[in-house]
Amino acid sequence: MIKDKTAFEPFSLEPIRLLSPEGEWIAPFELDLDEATLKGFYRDMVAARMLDEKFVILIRTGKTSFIAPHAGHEAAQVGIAHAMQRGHDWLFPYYRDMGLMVAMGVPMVEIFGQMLGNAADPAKGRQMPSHPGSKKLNIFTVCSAIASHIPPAAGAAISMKLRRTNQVAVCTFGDGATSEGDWHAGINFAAVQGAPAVFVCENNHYAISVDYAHQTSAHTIADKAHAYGIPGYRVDGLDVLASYYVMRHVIERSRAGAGAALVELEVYRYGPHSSADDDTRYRPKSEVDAARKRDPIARFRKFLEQRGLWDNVAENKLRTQIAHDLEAALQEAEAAGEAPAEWMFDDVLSSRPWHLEEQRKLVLDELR
Ligand SMILES: Cc1ncc(C[n+]2csc(CCOP(=O)(O)OP(=O)(O)O)c2C)c(N)n1
Ligand SMILES: [Mg+2]
Repeated sequence: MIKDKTAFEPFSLEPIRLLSPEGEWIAPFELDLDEATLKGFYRDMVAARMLDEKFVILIRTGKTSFIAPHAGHEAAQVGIAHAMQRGHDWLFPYYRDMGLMVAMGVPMVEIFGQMLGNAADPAKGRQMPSHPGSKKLNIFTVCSAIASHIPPAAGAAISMKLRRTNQVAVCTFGDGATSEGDWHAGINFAAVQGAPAVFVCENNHYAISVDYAHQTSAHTIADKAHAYGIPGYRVDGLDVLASYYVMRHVIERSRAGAGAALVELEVYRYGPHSSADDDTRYRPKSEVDAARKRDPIARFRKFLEQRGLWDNVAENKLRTQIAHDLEAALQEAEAAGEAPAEWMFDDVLSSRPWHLEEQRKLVLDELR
């Protein structure tokens, strides 16, 4: 039976799930994705995981100064990216979205350049590591201040509506962000204006050391959508196909003029909040171990294997290729060298005023 995939009901009691924990397709409709697309999802998830592991090496060897581990969020992030018209729609991400950057198609050299803050960094070394963006791909640069990117995402979506660009603004954030004033103001405004904005919570149940129950009494994040008169969808974010299909439905619904929506993707973060955090202080190791048993990559691999699309040979080949590509990209980024000091005077004002021009000359003389 083929059922209309756009029939996802908001505010479901249980999270929307299309793959069982054993990787079986349990949706009430037929899959309409070809083999290459499914394998592409898997490749992006594995690449995201291996990138996360590489970042740990970067921080331990002193090559970068800040990481925000994303392992455990891969299915959600890959689902989000593939549901977008990448390069046409706009993405307003947050700092835990490096897997999302991979799936959006940000080149690995740029990702490493951003982590090193050197001459390979499209942001010219001015951003904090793990705060990516891409002008080419319509990815807004990350801002550390939690939820401060929600109002700009709402504003961009309103502009898209007024200018009839047929674009959608997709904005991601964590569960903690939903307790911020900016979050409410931004979502309310986008909802009132009927703007094509899709707000996506990667709910890992922690805001650093503060667990879910200590930062909101809402039963689910999706429930918060009631307050703004928009639909809220609660999804198993460890299921890449549920993440993808719900995001696709919600994005296309917004593109068609139905206004804003809120999606909650339930995930788990395996690592500490960041390289500046010791998570053993606030959660038991047994909880992390239990979450790892529900791993989103292992689950999707089971699905592919059941369909005869994957085996150990393919797995080894993929991992060898990604490891090679990551190392090559890191070396290329490192070879770019330090960001030239005079870059700090670029891009600030449309033409450089005399006093900045003087300071720039002083810097260049000093470094000569
Ligand atoms: C306005 C503001 N308050 C506090 C912080 C410090 N801070 C950084 S990350 C974070 C937790 C955010 O948690 P959540 O939104 O759930 O995202 P997660 O890190 O879990 O993915 C906090 C409180 C900040 N960056 N900005
Ligand atoms: Mg969180």
